[in-house]
Amino acid sequence: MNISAIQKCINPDCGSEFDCGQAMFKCPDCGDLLDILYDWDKTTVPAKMSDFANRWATRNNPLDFSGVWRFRELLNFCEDKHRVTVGEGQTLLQQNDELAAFLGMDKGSLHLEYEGMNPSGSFKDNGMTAAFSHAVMVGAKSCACASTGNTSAAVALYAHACGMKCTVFIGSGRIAFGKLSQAMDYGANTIQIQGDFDDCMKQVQEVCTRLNIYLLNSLNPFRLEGQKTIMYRIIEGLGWEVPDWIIVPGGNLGNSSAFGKAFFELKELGLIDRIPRLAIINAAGADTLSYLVNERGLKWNGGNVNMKEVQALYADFTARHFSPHTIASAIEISRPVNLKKCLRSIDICDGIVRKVTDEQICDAKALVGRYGMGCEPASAATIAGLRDMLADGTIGKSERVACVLTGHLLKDPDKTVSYHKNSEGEFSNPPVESANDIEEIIKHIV
Ligand SMILES: Cc1ncc(COP(=O)(O)O)c(C=O)c1O
Ligand SMILES: N[C@@H](CCOP(=O)(O)O)C(=O)O
Repeated sequence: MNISAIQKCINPDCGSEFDCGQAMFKCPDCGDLLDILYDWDKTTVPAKMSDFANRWATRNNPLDFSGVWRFRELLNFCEDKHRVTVGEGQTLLQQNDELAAFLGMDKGSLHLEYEGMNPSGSFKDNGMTAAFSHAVMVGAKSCACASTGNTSAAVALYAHACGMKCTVFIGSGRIAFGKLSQAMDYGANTIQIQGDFDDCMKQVQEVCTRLNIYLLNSLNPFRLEGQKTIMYRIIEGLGWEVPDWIIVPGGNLGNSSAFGKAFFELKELGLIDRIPRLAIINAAGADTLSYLVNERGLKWNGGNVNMKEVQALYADFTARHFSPHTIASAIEISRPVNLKKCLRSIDICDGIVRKVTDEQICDAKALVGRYGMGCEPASAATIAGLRDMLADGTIGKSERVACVLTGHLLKDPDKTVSYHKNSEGEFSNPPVESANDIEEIIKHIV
C-alpha cells in the first residue's frame, strides 16, 4: 500500500505541511493543532464499507485481528511493518431493547458501543495502536502522557508491548484505583503531580518538548486516526448503515474530534451518503465545551475560531485555580486540548453539546449495569444525556442512536459500590450469608 499522508496545521492562516516521518504534537510554525491528511488517489480504498467485513471473516492477515487495522486504508500513514497491535477494537455494538423500552424508545433504536472490551478496558487502545505505530516508525524510545487514568493504562500497555520507556503524569488523588493499578502492573514510571489533569497536560507537553519524549495524549494527531475506527465499527454493527445520532462523553475532546473527521472522510470517499448528528455530553462540573458553545456561541467558522475568548477563559481558570470536579473522573477536564477540532466536528455533524449532573451520571450508570454490560461513570454520561434529549424532544423515540460506552465497569468499582449503599453505608441489596450446606444454600435461591 502506498503511503499517502501528511501532517497539516488546521489553522487556515497557517496551513503548514509536514511529512509523517516527524514527531510533533503541535504546529511548529503557529502552535495550532495538526491533522493527518490523505491523498486518496494514491490509496486503493475498498469500493464500499462492507468490503472491510470479509477481512474479519477470513482474517488472512494478522492485522485483521485488530478492529482498527482491518480498516487500514482509511488510516494509511505507515507501513505494515510499523503497525503495533495488541488485538484492540474487538468491540461489540449491542442493540439494547430493554434499556430502550425503559427510556421510552422504540425497539431497535438504541445501540451501545461497548469500548470496555478493549485490551486495556477503554476506547484509548484504538488511538494508542495508531500513535504507537507512528512512534515506532519515527524510532521513539521513550514516551509519556498526562492522564485521568485510562490513557495511562493504555500507554503503559502499548509501551510495554513495544519495549519503550514510559512515564505517566497523574493528578494527586484524581485517579480511580483500577486504572492506576494497570499503569503499575505494566511497569510505567508514574509521577503524581499536585494538581489536576489540566496541570498534568501542561507539564507533560513541556517535558516532552525539552527531553524529546514522544507524547501520547490526543494532541497527537495519529491517536485520533485510530479513534476514527470506533465509528466504522458502529456502522458495521448496523449492517453498514449510518445511525441518526452518535452520543459520546466529552473530556479532552479527542473522540468527538476523531468522529467528525471519520464521517467527513467517509462522505468524501462516497462510502456513506449522510452524516449522523453528534451529541457531546459534558459533566456539569467540567463543562467548558458546553459553556463555550451554548453560552458564548463559539463556532468552527471555517477554522477561524475566536481563540482569544477560549484562551482568556483557560487563563482565567489558571488564575483562579479553578479545578473541575465530577464523579466521572475521566472527564474531569476544564481545558480540553482538542477544543478547536471538536468545534469542527460539531460543524460537520450538526452537533450539539449538553451537560449532565453527577446524580444523573450515577443513575444512568446503574441503568447500563442493570440492562447492559455496565460501564464506568464517564461513559454513562451518554445515557444521562440521551434521557434529557428524549425528554425535551431533541431526539425522537424512533431515531437510531448509538451511545459510545468508553470504559469498562471494573475501572472504577468504588463508585459502583458506593452507589449501591445507603446513607448508613449499608448495601441496598446485600450479599446473603449462608451456612456451607446445600439445603441451606437452596433456601436462598430466589
Ligand atoms: C472513560 C472515558 N470516557 C470519556 C473520556 C473523554 O474522552 P475525550 O477526551 O476523547 O473527550 C475519557 C478520557 O478522555 C475516558 O477515559
Ligand atoms: N480521560 C483521559 C484524559 C486524557 O485524554 P487524552 O485522550 O488526551 O489522552 C485519560 O484517560 O487520561
